[in-house]
Amino acid sequence: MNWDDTNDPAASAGQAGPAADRLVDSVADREDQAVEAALRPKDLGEFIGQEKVREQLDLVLRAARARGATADHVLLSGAPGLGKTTLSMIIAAEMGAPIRITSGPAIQHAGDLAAILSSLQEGEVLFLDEIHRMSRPAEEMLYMAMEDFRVDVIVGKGPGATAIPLELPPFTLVGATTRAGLLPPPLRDRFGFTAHMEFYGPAELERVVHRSAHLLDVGIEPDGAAEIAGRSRGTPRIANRLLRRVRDYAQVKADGVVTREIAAAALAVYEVDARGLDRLDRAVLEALLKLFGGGPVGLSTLAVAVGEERETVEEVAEPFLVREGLLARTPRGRVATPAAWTHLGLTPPRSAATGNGQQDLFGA
Ligand SMILES: Nc1ncnc2c1ncn2[C@@H]1O[C@H](COP(=O)(O)OP(=O)(O)OP(=O)(O)O)[C@@H](O)[C@H]1O
Repeated sequence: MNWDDTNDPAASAGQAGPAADRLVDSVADREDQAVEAALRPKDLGEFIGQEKVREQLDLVLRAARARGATADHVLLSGAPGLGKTTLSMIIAAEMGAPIRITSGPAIQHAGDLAAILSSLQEGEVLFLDEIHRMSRPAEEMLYMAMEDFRVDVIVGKGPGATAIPLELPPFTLVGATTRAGLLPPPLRDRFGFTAHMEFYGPAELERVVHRSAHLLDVGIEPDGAAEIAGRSRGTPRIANRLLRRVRDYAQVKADGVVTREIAAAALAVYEVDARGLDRLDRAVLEALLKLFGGGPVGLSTLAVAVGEERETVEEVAEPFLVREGLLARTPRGRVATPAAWTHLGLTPPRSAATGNGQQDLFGA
């Protein structure tokens, strides 16, 4: 494998900002990067969940191998931490090919891309993370490279500029994006196979936790794995990160074995609750419920109430709360759902069940 260090996708994935230090952030931090290599499944058989994607990809790769051809270009879309990088490495391993890893933000000039493409070996897998963040000129160069395995390198400027055609060896592009909708159709259409990665269910995450515990040599009971899985927000990266914190706690406070009680106590220390909400998520919900009776309330007001920036509430806390069905964004403002009241152990005021834009949510 060849990591283009300056092009480290995780490093460019937005580590700064309010989400950076959250235990439940789905973007990789430095510690994740250091340990993830050891935890990555190495082949499709080891890759947990995503049954449809695995079945389809297996067919694509087997067929290419049988033809002795390079595999079709693959587009993987889905939230951070669901296994896109892992799958790209599996694709390379299954094809017996080397892999080069880079990311869209690192390719700002067409020349950057030309340099990478022209140094690929035949059959090599090029993993392009955050492909939707590539510059337009590089993107246009990629169209031709994907379709004809050829690029035109422009030499000189202005009227004297000439295009020198450069033949490329056949390669497989694996593009990854968290925002498939942002890809221009001509780029999307050039992928032979597109897979959408879903969030993982609790049983799959339990398997991820068991597998990682085994690799990290951590003793774990089935209930302990279930407890961690339930708090992992559908994301293997978060499951692995929570497991590491629970392991620390089990070593310091107990005999090192992860039971349900140990997992729950450890994650209480880190303020990750039974449903995977952390301090920020709960602060937003609590303000919505306790200060504004469940809403509707405007985003700016809610942000002031929790002492955070608007963007932090909107981009960091809300997506998971909405996904969990705890909060709804309505034209009149943010509204708590009945599940939010239940989750925080609060009783909705009578008016919440009947008025102020919450009628639909309470079935009134
Ligand atoms: N299906 C899976 N089975 C087991 N472990 C998994 C699976 N998917 C992901 N993981 C684990 O989760 C971690 C994160 O996965 P990966 O880096 O592939 O995610 P990603 O989608 O590429 O994230 P990003 O978008 O931030 O690059 C890896 O260490 C890997 O061990």
